[in-house]
Amino acid sequence: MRIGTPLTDHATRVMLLGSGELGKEVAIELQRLGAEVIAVDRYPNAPAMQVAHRSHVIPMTDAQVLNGVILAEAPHIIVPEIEAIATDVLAAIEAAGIARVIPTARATQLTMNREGIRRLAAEELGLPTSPYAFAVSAEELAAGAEAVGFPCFVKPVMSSSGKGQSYVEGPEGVADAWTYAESSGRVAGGCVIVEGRIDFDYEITLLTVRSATVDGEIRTDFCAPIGHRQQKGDYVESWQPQAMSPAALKSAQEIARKVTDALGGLGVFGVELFVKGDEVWFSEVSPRPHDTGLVTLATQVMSEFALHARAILGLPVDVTLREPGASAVIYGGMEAEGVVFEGVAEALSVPTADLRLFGKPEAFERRRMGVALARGADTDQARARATEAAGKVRVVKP
Ligand SMILES: Nc1ncnc2c1ncn2[C@@H]1O[C@H](COP(=O)(O)OP(=O)(O)OP(=O)(O)O)[C@@H](O)[C@H]1O
Ligand SMILES: NCC(=O)N[C@@H]1O[C@H](COP(=O)([O-])[O-])[C@@H](O)[C@H]1O
Ligand SMILES: [Mg+2]
Repeated sequence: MRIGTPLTDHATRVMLLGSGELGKEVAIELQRLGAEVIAVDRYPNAPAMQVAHRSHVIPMTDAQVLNGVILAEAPHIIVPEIEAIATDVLAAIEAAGIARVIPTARATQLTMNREGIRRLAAEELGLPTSPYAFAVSAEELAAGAEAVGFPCFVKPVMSSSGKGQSYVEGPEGVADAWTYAESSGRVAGGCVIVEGRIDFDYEITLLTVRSATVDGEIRTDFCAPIGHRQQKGDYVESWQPQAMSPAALKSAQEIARKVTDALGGLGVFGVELFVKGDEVWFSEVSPRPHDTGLVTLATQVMSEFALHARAILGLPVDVTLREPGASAVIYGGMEAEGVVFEGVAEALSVPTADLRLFGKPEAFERRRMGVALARGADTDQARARATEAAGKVRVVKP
């Protein structure tokens, strides 16, 4: 693997499609390895744009505009950072040999729509999942909910971070769930998935890395499992390692290997799994670093972002866990532009605490604006510290 000098004709150009907090850390790791980084997102001054060589603000779901930016920049590697991208363009770019798409264009197509990845996992790979049905109208949803049983979850097939997601306890809640999914999904008039609830003991993200050895062979490595707690479909707290029975860990790794082998390519995958006793269910997978994996900034020899940068550049990786740690989310808590963070020194006075303030230009009530990280003798101590540190940061109007 050769890496050229950035901003010369021989630069190794990497284009991020999506420039949020996860992309910002990937961009920093790519910069450290001498890549030229081009950040793209739908709004100006997105987090990764603030650390990239240059940036473009475009509607990434507009095929023509996206294609134009890719052709103009001629990146060697394209790194999708969010799901909402015109993925057909990526497939054409990959097929024409213009750039490599991470992990593969097909993986981004399958995972941007819950129907694609669910049918692959459950119907083609035979992995255990919740019972599910798809619906394109309120009537179909009512029938689907009866079929999977109550309680159930209703989600737009194109959404993430819990947007448009409802927990429905009985038939009376179905109509509202349909309306909410329709109003909050990424694409209006779309399809929803209804999933029966899995009554799990805990849920994990199993970060799985596909990388190339110096001999050019593809290998798969698993990070230590990450436990997390979700509120309204969005993660509020994560920790690593999550204690698991040997049987559950083995099943989790087998499921992760099957699904990542099927998706292919190079890079980090966040495999989301539900666990009850020794039983494990597949939930979904991100073909990229995972928000719950922000904890690896505190715990691993190489964070998930460093792992992603290395893997996509064809370099070797090390998934060693260094020590237990935790992350706790800092939300905007208000609608305001150019917010100010107070209490930063107090937060950083918590033993082992660290912060990432993403620099998003605009805050919303439930927008993730930063994260607190902490380490500890065990995950209980690390969680208490991360939560305490996050709680000391106050988001205020400028
Ligand atoms: N079938 C289910 N059974 C039990 N819990 C579920 C189920 N589906 C979703 N959940 C809960 O809701 C959370 C969010 O669901 P899911 O991961 O599908 O949403 P998402 O919008 O893709 O979120 P993200 O993009 O952050 O991963 C899960 O982590 C889990 O806590
Ligand atoms: N669960 C997916 C996830 O965490 N994605 C991360 O959030 C950003 C969008 O944030 P925003 O909605 O605040 O712009 C994305 O760009 C990515 O970094
Ligand atoms: Mg999820």
